[in-house]
Amino acid sequence: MKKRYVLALDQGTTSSRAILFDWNGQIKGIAGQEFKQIYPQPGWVEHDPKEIWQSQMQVARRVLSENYVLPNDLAAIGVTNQRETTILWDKHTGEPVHHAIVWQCRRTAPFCETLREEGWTASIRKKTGLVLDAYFSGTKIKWIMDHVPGLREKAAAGDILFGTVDSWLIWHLSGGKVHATDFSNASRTMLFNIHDLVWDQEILDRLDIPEAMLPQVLPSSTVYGYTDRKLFGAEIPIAGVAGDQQAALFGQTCFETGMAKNTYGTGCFMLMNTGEKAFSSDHGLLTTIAWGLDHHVEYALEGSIFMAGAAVQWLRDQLGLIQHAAQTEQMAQAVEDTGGVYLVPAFAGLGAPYWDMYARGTIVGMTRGTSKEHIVRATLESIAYQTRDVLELMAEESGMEIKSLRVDGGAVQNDFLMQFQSDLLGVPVERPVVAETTALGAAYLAGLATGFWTSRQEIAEKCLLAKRYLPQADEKKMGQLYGEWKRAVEKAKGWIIARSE
Ligand SMILES: Nc1ncnc2c1ncn2[C@@H]1O[C@H](COP(=O)(O)OP(=O)(O)O)[C@@H](O)[C@H]1O
Ligand SMILES: O=P(O)(O)OC[C@H](O)CO
Repeated sequence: MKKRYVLALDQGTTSSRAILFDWNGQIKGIAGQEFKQIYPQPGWVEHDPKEIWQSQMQVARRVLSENYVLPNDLAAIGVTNQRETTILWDKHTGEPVHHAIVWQCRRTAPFCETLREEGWTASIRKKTGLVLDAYFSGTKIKWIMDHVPGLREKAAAGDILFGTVDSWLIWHLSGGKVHATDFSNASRTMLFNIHDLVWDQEILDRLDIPEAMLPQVLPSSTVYGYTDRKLFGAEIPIAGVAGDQQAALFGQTCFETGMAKNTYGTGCFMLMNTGEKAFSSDHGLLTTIAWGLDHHVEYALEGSIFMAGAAVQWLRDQLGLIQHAAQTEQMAQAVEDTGGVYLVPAFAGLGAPYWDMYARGTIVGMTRGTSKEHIVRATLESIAYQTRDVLELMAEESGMEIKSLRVDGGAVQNDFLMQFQSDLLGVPVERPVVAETTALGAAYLAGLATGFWTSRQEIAEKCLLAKRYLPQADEKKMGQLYGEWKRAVEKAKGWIIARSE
């Protein structure tokens, strides 16, 4: 029987989603479900791994039944996931030994400070491509091992398994048969040598993590195993796996070096394909594995911006200047410019390229004539300015010219923002028809492994643009505005120290 669809499981930070794609890469059906965020202490974030699994299964079943699709119609399942989030479970019972520690959780920041003092910063960067930070999985595993009595002994005996969310889902989907992850997810653990493609023994020793608990690392597009017949009544190949930002890069068909995508959600994640070369950055960009495919891995540079759409939420929830995010577009267009106002949304410090945890949100340049429209416009523009900060650094550090930027995420519906972004970068900004690029990337990886699609070229031809924003503004004027933004950032930097001195 000819298979008609690929099912993508998109396990995100706040919701589990399941999306069915047909051969044209078009959405046949979509189901989603939010789940509980657990905040045991300020700065700590946890999820219940069982709820992750159950919500993911529910939406998978729902999308099939609501669209009258039989499991036998599926060519493959692709899995994509919130990255870095850490789960440890008992190999024999499948029971998690602790809640998942989520990527946003800062509980291991003091231990990272200790590692820094011990001089690990440079070797971690060299081996793993990452900055030494609580963001990544390694120190989270150590934290659980340190805090659950008897766990280290059990782990050493091979009774405990670690996985990022992809591994957790694959393990359950396969009925406990497959303990694996893909190269893109492994590269976010801070335990994986991204050049030699092995778990790094020196880092494992320092963190006291037995290698026996780590998943096997496989290509992003290959058959990992088959779903347990009890789940869907059929054995469906689990054939594509990638972290969500890398999956979005794939879904955006950024297959050539120098192609970049930016996801405008709560924050912004910009990734640029650098091909077989792993560029290292001296200014806080991350070097990451984009995917393992066709018998080799390809790399990407990544810039993480902490506040983007979240600043728009702040206008709505804290200031009450708007009722809906979409209103910002009209308000921004109601004024000619920001009237010299700049807003730096450093509410939680600044990420790439500044990495200043002492920076704080700042509004500069206000006069008696400043209106709420100016503030709203300055907020939207700040998203574009931060993106230019990262893009310029990427171009500089890689020596590659970025000819266009593919975009996705909630805020790309804002035409004003996208046009301003194109004006500011001086390159076309491209929004695809299928906005679910993360799920699409996972589906493509799974479909390629099972012959549903035959090549990347075939896939690239399916990528249709809904809109292409071309630079229209005067380059010199945009340069001036950007210069002023840089001055505004200087005002925001180091604020907490400046205040306490
Ligand atoms: N029209 C809009 N203009 C500006 N920002 C928007 C608009 N629509 C949504 N957003 C912002 O996009 C974000 C939601 O995007 P989404 O991709 O769902 O984020 P996430 O996956 O991080 O939850 C919110 O922070 C919201 O403020
Ligand atoms: O689940 P998202 O879309 O918020 O993405 C989270 C990232 O993978 C964290 O690195």
